[in-house]
Amino acid sequence: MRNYGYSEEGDQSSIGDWHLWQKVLRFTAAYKFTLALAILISLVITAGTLTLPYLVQVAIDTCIVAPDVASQVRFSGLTKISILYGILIIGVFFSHFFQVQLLEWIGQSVMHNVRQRLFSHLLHLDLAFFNTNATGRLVTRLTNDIQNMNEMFTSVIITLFNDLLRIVGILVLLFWMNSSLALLMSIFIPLALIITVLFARLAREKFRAIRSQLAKINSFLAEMLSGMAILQLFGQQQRAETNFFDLSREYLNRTLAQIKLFGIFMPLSELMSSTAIAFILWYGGNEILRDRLTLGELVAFISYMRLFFQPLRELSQKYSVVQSAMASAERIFQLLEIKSTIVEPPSPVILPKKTSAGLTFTNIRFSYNHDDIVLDDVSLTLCPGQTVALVGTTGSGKTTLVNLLLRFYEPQQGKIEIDGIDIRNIALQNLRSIVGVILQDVLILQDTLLANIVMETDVGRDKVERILMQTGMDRFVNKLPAGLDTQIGEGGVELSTGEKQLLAFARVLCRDPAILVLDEATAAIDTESENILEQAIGDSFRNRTSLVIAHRLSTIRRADHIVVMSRGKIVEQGSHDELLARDGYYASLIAMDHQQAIDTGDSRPYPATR
Ligand SMILES: Nc1ncnc2c1ncn2[C@@H]1O[C@H](COP(=O)(O)OP(=O)(O)OP(=O)(O)O)[C@@H](O)[C@H]1O
Repeated sequence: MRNYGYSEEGDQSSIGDWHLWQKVLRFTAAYKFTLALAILISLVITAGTLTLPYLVQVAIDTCIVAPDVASQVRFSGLTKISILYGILIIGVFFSHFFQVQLLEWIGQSVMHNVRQRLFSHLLHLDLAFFNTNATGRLVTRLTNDIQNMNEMFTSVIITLFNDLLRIVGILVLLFWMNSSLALLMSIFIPLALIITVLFARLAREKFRAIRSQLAKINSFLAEMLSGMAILQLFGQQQRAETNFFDLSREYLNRTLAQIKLFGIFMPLSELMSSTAIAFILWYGGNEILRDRLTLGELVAFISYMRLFFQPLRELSQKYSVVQSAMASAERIFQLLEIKSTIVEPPSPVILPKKTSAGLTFTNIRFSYNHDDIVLDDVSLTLCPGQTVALVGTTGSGKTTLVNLLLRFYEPQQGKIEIDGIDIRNIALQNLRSIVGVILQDVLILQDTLLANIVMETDVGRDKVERILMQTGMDRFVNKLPAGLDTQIGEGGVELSTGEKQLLAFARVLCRDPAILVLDEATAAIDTESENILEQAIGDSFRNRTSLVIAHRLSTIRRADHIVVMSRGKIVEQGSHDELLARDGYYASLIAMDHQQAIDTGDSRPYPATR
């Protein structure tokens, strides 16, 4: 099991964490007046609800069972009370409606803000963070956890306030009406509280178990869906199905356990409320017979009892929701508080677009996990306008060098300079616009080809067309049904690997970077794309400082200088001919590749001869 940095088990007792409450409330600060209005409406609702049984009492005692009063007066009294009752229930209904609208609006708006904050925070975190935090978990944070927090606003905070207000109000009323009957009823309060607290604790465990299982399912699904091609290629469907079955069954079991708990608690609570009413009926009936209580008072008492037990029952569920919401809030805030280690320099240097672009790596030492050394004392210089090819066995650290140049990661030792300026002092966005990178993985946006090339820049269509023409890439564009306006990405035209590389190339050339970095795809690309790419590469490298992780014969030959890496070290460097003559690593790399190509009948990526 991976360590995800912050764990699902973080939901211990966050409900009593005042600091966490403060953070949650900070998000609601902008809505404080609306919240205050919602609380005010709570008072109106409680007062209205508690007046209803009292009206029934008055109706019974002064109109229905009042033989001494003239019948005309009783009829008109009953009509007046009924009208008042009607007005009150309509008032309570509309207050409720208005309150729910307000709370939903606050809850949804707060969640919208949290969601935005969280996503924009994620957008600026280091890549190292994403290496150790599974995508599925992060998606859970942005969806389920935020929804959980929302529940707290909409269905809990104020209704909890409503409930508490109602419980206190009823207790006061009952003691005012008949203290001995109220005292009898009070026996049930500790009992109800014990059951409620016990249930709340058990329910919390169940909720937590369900949520952590859901997070596992999300994480598993994200991994499986993103790796579908590999999954099918290696025929792992059966295994994935079995694993998913186990995860899903565990989720089912945990959900059923929670339902069972509710199944026990609900009838138990109902039983207690009915028993309390039976007691009141017995005791109150006796009191009526002794003329110490009126029928209206007894009926009102029973109504109040019903109103009393209902929020008590719901309190335990709401406690669980708050608990779960606070656990979610805790995880969201933990995520929000993670600091990026790659930060903007305090006074950033902005390099001009046409910087001469000399590039040096000095004594670079780096490891991803502070354990296995990936780059060990690597020093390399690229003079302005020079093309350097990086070659080496797989995993020797070539891509890592590019990652460091782009400041996706920070070296543990050494420095990288562009024109003598440490890249840590260059504004991050400026650095990434000076260094144009074409990676093996190309991000395709669901938009037109033109929008995919232009992206955030203000490059016009004319310039794009000119670049495409100059580099010969217009041949690829002209093949597409609507040229530059062809919709690509999901639901649009599917591009081949080679075409994607061409797109990435066009994207970078539009930005006209001073330094060009190319991580050549090892995957075979179709011949036509390769031919176009050849020409594009040739044109773009001219007079531009370029670093290429090279696999293609043409690229290696074109390089001014070849650097050979093995196990995180530079083991050789020189021109193609010099290195072959040396008969060292490079020569054996070429020979190895040549042999492999003969064995597999593949085209040869590395040149076999001088
Ligand atoms: N994000 C990462 N987290 C941890 N280790 C990584 C990460 N990326 C790469 N590595 C490890 O660092 C080492 C160097 O990887 P790198 O991708 O730089 O090699 P490379 O020479 O570019 O290989 P290839 O030619 O196969 O792309 C490898 O052992 C790899 O497993």
